Amino acid sequence: MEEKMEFMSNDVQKPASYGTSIKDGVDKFHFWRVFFKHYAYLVVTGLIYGPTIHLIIATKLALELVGAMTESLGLGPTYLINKMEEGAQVMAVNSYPRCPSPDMALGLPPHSDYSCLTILLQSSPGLEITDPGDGKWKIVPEFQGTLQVHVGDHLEVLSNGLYRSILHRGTVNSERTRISIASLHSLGMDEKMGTAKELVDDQHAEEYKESSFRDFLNFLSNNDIGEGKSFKSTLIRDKDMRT
Ligand SMILES: O=C(O)CCC(=O)C(=O)O
Ligand SMILES: [Fe+2]
Repeated sequence: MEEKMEFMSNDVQKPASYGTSIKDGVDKFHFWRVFFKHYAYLVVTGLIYGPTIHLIIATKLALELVGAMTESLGLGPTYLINKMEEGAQVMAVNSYPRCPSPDMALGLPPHSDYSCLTILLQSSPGLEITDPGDGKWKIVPEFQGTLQVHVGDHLEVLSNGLYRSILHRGTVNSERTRISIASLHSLGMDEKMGTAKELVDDQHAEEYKESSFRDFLNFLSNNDIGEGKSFKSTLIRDKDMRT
């Protein structure tokens, strides 16, 4: 506990933090979760500021996937690579203890990730996503030891909505503690992500405003996502502001 207390903070901008919920004692709703969060800034082939080898592996995987995605958008496989190599990675280790009333609680409120891409490993099922078809919550099956991937808000912005980040939440259960490790990959702290100009023309208006990772952290400091506030909704341009 002593060691945990060193990292205990409600400051979402701290490079490493331990806590429960999002901002304990500040936010209205509390969630059935303890977490450890760590920001790392990596240069894949060079110096590493931050911890161990699995972060490099996750980053390499994220870069490969992002390369394939920008290629499928017609932007080429290296479109984001330099910026992502100099970008930020957040590792969030979530633990959801056994909960006596799982129907009354959530481990994490509905949200979409701000990142370009998130790579997730879960110890047992509990992650739910909204089905774009009927809008209902669906459990994501857990295939032992397989990684899962979320498209983040920033890839939705880049692609002008061709890729969509998806609303997801963490549920809890009464049988066993569930652990998930999320590795969120994005551009650097102050690097703005906007829609690729190549994807905007007379038929396709620019639908999103640009934003940075820091903009997201400021949003998190000032808003309570447990009350349904969403970062992505702040990025959508009014119809008459679209160019
Ligand atoms: O625990 C999970 O499966 C979800 C984790 C998550 O969504 C996050 O850390 O952003
Ligand atoms: Fe998430």
